[in-house]
Amino acid sequence: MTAAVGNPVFEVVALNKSFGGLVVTNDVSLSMAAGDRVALIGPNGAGKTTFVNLVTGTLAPSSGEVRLGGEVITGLDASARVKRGLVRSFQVTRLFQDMTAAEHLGLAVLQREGRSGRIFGNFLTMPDVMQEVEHRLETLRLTALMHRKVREIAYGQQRLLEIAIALALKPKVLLLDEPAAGVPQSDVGLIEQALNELPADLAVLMIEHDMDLVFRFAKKVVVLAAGAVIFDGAPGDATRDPRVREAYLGSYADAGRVA
Ligand SMILES: Nc1ncnc2c1ncn2[C@@H]1O[C@H](COP(=O)(O)OP(=O)(O)OP(=O)(O)O)[C@@H](O)[C@H]1O
Repeated sequence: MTAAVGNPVFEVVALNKSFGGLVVTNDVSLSMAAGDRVALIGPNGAGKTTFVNLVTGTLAPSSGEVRLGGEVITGLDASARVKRGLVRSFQVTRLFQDMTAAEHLGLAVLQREGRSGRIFGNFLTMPDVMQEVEHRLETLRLTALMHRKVREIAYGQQRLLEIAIALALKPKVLLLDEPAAGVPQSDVGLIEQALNELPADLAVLMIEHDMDLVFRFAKKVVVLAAGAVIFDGAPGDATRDPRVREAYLGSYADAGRVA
């Protein structure tokens, strides 16, 4: 198991998941402390998405535990986990094309505060909501897009909006699922800048295929292969680990990216 320095804020203990006879998550454990920057990597089909679905409550594990701040949350549904501070970055595919950036963020603020069920009229006229929306957009350099509909916003900036929405939920643990995927190379720098400026005490677990980004961002790497953790340690050591190289044979290793 990963040794987190300080009290772990997020722990996964001996998580297992099978679909019929297929073991997709095999005894996976990891532990993160506040401020950790961890990348979860692995070849296609290694079980990364399944792992995220298990910890966020979209899927139920066959066995094992997920803990947040020491509390077992395995039995909670996805929205209860978000309320406790385990947040997955909102996927671009879940953004509403006809809603503006400000509306998305305003709703996230209201959801966090349990006020989303009592909206009458335009919530963007609420000064406290608008003030926070403006601040969050400014932090991610999205101010100019405040009143633009998602359909009018470039893809890279939509991905920044996802991060802004996730942060508006004030997470303790943020799971970023391929934050740079599909982003034109010219805009990857914007995503990376946003990642570098995430709150220092936030524990961040990033799944990402772009190894250059992984190695610049993560202080620790967990490698999954065929559902099991085959490496858990410093990024530099991962590149020298024979099991990691074997798992990536034909992809990153051959391309000289895990070298
Ligand atoms: N609902 C399901 N029923 C059966 N098998 C599934 C199901 N979901 C995932 N799998 C299988 O579990 C394995 C892991 O899939 P998963 O999508 O978690 O991998 P991944 O590491 O996220 O891959 P990628 O990087 O390609 O997205 C694959 O073999 C996949 O076919």
